Amino acid sequence: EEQEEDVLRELRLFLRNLTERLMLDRRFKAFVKPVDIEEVPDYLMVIQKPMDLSTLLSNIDEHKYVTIKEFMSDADLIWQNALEYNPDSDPADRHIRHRACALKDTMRVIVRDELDKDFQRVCEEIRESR
Ligand SMILES: CC(=O)c1nc(NC(=O)[C@H]2CNCCN2)sc1-c1cc(O)cc(O)c1
Repeated sequence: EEQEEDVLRELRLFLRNLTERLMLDRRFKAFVKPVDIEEVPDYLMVIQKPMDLSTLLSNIDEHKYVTIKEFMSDADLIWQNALEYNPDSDPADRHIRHRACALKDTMRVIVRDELDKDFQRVCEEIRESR
């Protein structure tokens, strides 16, 4: 009902704000847009489910996420894919793995510090009721 839509609207505002803050962080420039398959032709042979911050933002606007858990399982793909595609001791690989780990930690700290636990539970209950 209307109160549920108010809750989901507020979740979308939080998720947009989080995603936009990550997109503005210079460390995460490589994660802003989908990996360019021209630039990295073997990418789709290694990575089954590409994800990036712009795609997250589109998903939010398409009301794909009803809980923070659903958002985080897509958001986690970004750094997980980077770790998987960049496993070598090559300095370039190490550099992007460092940024992937920073993305993981930054997202989690923002969610822990800024998303109310009771609010998260209300979103879970809406998901379970649908
Ligand atoms: C996002 C990601 O995982 C990514 N990984 C890369 N790895 C490499 O280039 C490593 C792979 N091992 C051998 C040495 N090179 S480049 C790259 C990337 C960075 C961008 O700024 C845009 C973009 O579309 C993709």
